[in-house]
Amino acid sequence: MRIDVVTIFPGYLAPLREALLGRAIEAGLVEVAVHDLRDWTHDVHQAVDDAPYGGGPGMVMKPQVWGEALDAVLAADERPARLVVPTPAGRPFRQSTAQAWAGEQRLVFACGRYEGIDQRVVDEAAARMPVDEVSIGDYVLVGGEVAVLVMVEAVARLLPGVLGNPVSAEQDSFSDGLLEGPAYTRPLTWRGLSVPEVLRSGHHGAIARWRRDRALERTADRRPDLLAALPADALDAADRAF
Ligand SMILES: N#Cc1ccccc1Cn1ccc2ccc(-c3cc(N)[nH]n3)cc21
Repeated sequence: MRIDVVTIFPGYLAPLREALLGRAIEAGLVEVAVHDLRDWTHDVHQAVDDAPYGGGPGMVMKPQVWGEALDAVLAADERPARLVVPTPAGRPFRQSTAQAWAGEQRLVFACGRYEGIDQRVVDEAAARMPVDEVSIGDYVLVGGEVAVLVMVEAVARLLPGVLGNPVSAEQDSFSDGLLEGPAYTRPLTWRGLSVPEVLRSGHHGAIARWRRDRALERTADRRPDLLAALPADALDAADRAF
């Protein structure tokens, strides 16, 4: 997969080259290119924004600069791309979104700032490629860069070879519609708190049941909406007994 990010703050994306994802890039498991939007300005001030039509607070990012930038970035590789535009007004980004995007050959992320990007940029792009306007949560950030860091990590960890232990991506929180339950490691007792006996029993069936019960319990407590959204056949009799 190739990932391109267009932003006026390229330095914000430096964390993509750290740790697990950085190693995946070095291993050639994923390609990441970050582009400075201002490279496609032509005025001395490198202007990327202007006042909003219809008035209102703040500024809006100019369509011309974005159009030239996306044309150039898309032309740099022949692979078909999905354009992703983070916005507080977007559809929710979920694990299922990450799983769907993990199958893409190429993702191009457009990081807005100010009050966002002129809508015509999205509309014009949508005529020639898939475009997703997505939100990473019901809160307002200052720009799209942090959202891109979140989404790139969520997608990249699903790519073959990126995670040391690929099974864990399948047993993720949300992959079965439930939150993950609690996890424990050594020491056996820490500050007077001990690891649940069942986890040391060696009884794999009991351990699986305990973990499922803790996941159901945590999901019911913290995210009843996820429980309500589960398909009818997602809970077996033992689950229902919980
Ligand atoms: N747009 C906009 C906007 C609208 C109103 C107030 C502030 C902004 C700032 N902003 C500019 C770009 C941009 C990108 C993504 C987010 C974003 C995503 C999530 N989930 N929260 N915030 C915000 C972004």
